Order: sequence, then C-alpha cells, then structure tokens
Amino acid sequence: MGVTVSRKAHFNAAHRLYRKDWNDQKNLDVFGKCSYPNYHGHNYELIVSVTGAIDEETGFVMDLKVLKDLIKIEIEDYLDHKNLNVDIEEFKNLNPTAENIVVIIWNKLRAKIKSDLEVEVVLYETSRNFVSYKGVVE
Ligand SMILES: Nc1nc2c(c(=O)[nH]1)N=C([C@H](O)[C@H](O)COP(=O)(O)OP(=O)(O)OP(=O)(O)O)CN2
Ligand SMILES: [Zn+2]
Repeated sequence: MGVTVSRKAHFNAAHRLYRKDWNDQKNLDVFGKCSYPNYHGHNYELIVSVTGAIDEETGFVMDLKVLKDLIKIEIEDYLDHKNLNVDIEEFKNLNPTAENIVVIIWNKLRAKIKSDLEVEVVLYETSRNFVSYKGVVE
C-alpha cells in the first residue's frame, strides 16, 4: 500500500521497425510503413509513477524535483532528437518498438530510484497508442 506520485515528460525521436535478419519484403509485410528505410518520427510522451510510503518528515513519497531531474538526465537527454536505431546502443540489435523502449526507460529509472519504491512507466508513441511497464513481478 502506498501513495503514487507521477511526472510527465516527453522526447522526440526517429526510428524504424525492422529486423536485419529478414528481407525488405518480410519487414514490410510485418511492420508496414513503420519499416520504411528512411525512418520516421514520433513525439513520445511518458508518465513516470513512483509508489511508496509517505515519509513522515518530508510528507513526500519522492521529491518530484528529484524525479524531474532524473527523467531529464536519464531519459530526455539520452533519447531526445535521436535516431533510436542509429544513436542508441540498446537498439543496435533490438527493435525500437514502444514495448522495447518502455522497458529500456524503466530499467534506466529503476536503477536510480530507491528500491523500496515501485516504478511504473507509461509511454505514448502516438496520442492513441501507448504501452506501460512496471517491471517483472517477483
Ligand atoms: N505493438 C506495437 N505495434 C506497433 C508499434 C509498436 O511500437 N508496438 N509501432 C508502430 C509504429 O511505429 C507506429 O507507432 C505507428 O504509428 P502510426 O502508424 O502513426 O500509428 P497510427 O496510425 O495508429 O496513428 P494514431 O495517431 O495513433 O492514429 C505500429 N505498430
Ligand atoms: Zn513509429
């Protein structure tokens, strides 16, 4: 049981959905226009939610200024205005789908947030397509 605090953020990035081990026709059949060779862009929006107990002294679950700075450094500075396939190491051999992007984002934030707090990330690829991830349930 806990209280959830959330912070919205955004970044713009280009990508292309395709597998190197498939030919162009199969990539087109599976990924459609998302596999076009010259990439395309999205205005990604994310919501990062942190759940935990309220600290008696501060009244915070987590300082939202700290969360804001963390998202800026770990996610926005890392992904904004990048070509995900070309510029981002994690996607050199991983398709930059919304599912894979949200897991990468979650892993980067999880590593920087106190372990007694739960972290969930919701990632909007378009205003109508979105995915969410809260880690593997142990
Ligand atoms: N399961 C997934 N399916 C799809 C993904 C994905 O990441 N996971 N990605 C894509 C494309 O990259 C892209 O998101 C589709 O964009 P677009 O064609 O613009 O999407 P819509 O036509 O649905 O645009 P709306 O504005 O949301 O109507 C495809 N599938
Ligand atoms: Zn896309």
